Amino acid sequence: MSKPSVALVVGTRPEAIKIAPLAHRLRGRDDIELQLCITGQHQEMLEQVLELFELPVAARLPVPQGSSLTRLTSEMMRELDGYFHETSPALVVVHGDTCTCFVASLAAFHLQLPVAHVEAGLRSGNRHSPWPEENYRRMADTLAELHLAPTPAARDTLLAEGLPASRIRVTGNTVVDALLWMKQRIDDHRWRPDHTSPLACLQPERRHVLITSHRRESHGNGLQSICRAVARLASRHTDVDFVFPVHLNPTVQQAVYGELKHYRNVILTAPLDYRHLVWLMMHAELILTDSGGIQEEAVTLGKPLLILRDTTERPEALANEGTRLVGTNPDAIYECAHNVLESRLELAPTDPSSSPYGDGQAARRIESFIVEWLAGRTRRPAS
Ligand SMILES: CC(=O)N[C@@H]1[C@@H](OP(=O)(O)OP(=O)(O)OC[C@H]2O[C@@H](n3ccc(=O)[nH]c3=O)[C@H](O)[C@@H]2O)O[C@H](CO)[C@@H](O)[C@@H]1O
Repeated sequence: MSKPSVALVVGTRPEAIKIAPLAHRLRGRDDIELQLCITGQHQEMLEQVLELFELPVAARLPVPQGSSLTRLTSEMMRELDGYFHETSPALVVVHGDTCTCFVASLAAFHLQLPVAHVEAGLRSGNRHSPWPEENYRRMADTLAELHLAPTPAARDTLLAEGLPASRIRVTGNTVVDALLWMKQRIDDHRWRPDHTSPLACLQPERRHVLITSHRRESHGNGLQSICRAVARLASRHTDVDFVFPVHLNPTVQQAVYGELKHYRNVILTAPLDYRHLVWLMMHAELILTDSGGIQEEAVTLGKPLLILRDTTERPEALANEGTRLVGTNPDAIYECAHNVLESRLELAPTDPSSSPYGDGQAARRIESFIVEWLAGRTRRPAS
């Protein structure tokens, strides 16, 4: 009898990072055929991750870059329909809240293929923020058959929305697995950026702050305000370096380079590969971000964190003193970051051994849920 195939469908950098630990586990099994399908929603930033985690790609779908969400949706839908028809996976696994996640869930649903949604049940409660991700995640939850909830709060949300408990499993977030894997490699090899790296200019005796911002709902005023706050911080704290890896989205590039390129202690780089980014977070004094993944990683590393958003679907970290939701108001960002850098505000870090987001075993739990579910399916009589 042929092995059941499990299709992992990913299209962006964060999905690839977060699915990598599961891909590693499934690749090691001889009773499952792993099919990693890349939709091409992002190209360049995704390639770095595939290479670094040595992920075996089964299919790359030819989706045009830089198109509108509607065009991306329709092109991906057509390509995924063809791919699923051809391969008939026993299970389609999607991740999080991207366009790829939603479209792959819908394309699978149309063919009555079961979907497992990893990182199910997160909600900001605001359909416009994060936009469009909040609704993509809700729609994927509606279409999925199995829900891998990263936290108990995410499970409770799914239960409150009427999903059956038997289809939900609390697993922890796979981002913690990926982060600890990378941190271990950095520690084991005493790795640090070499002279060819964009971070070569960082001097060990100077403190640094990491900044990232790319959310669509921040484009325009929000991003400009964030950049103004960073400019003010850089002028006030000349003994600190402010490192900002800039997302490849042209709107983000224009806003960030336009506002910040003339400051000597602001280091603007292209997106960093995951090893560089993890090293930067491990050594950062403070992290400012609107990225969901970096929120989870900063907390897991026990770093003081300012979230540059008005809402978050990851409220667990707000229960401790190390994390503040500061929004995009430049004065609020400046005051809070300035006080941390002046040691007037102690943002007590989380204990890294008790991250609310996971313990590094999420991929193992997802694997056993999938294996259990596949076994149950073969036992069920054909209808
Ligand atoms: C609303 C929201 O939050 N939606 C999220 C969205 O992802 P995001 O906002 O977290 O995305 P990014 O910030 O692009 O990526 C983050 C990852 O990339 C690494 N990184 C970053 C900069 C760099 O220069 N080099 C890197 O390696 C970084 O360490 C981290 O692991 O989709 C995910 C998948 O479904 C969801 O989970 C997640 O909810």
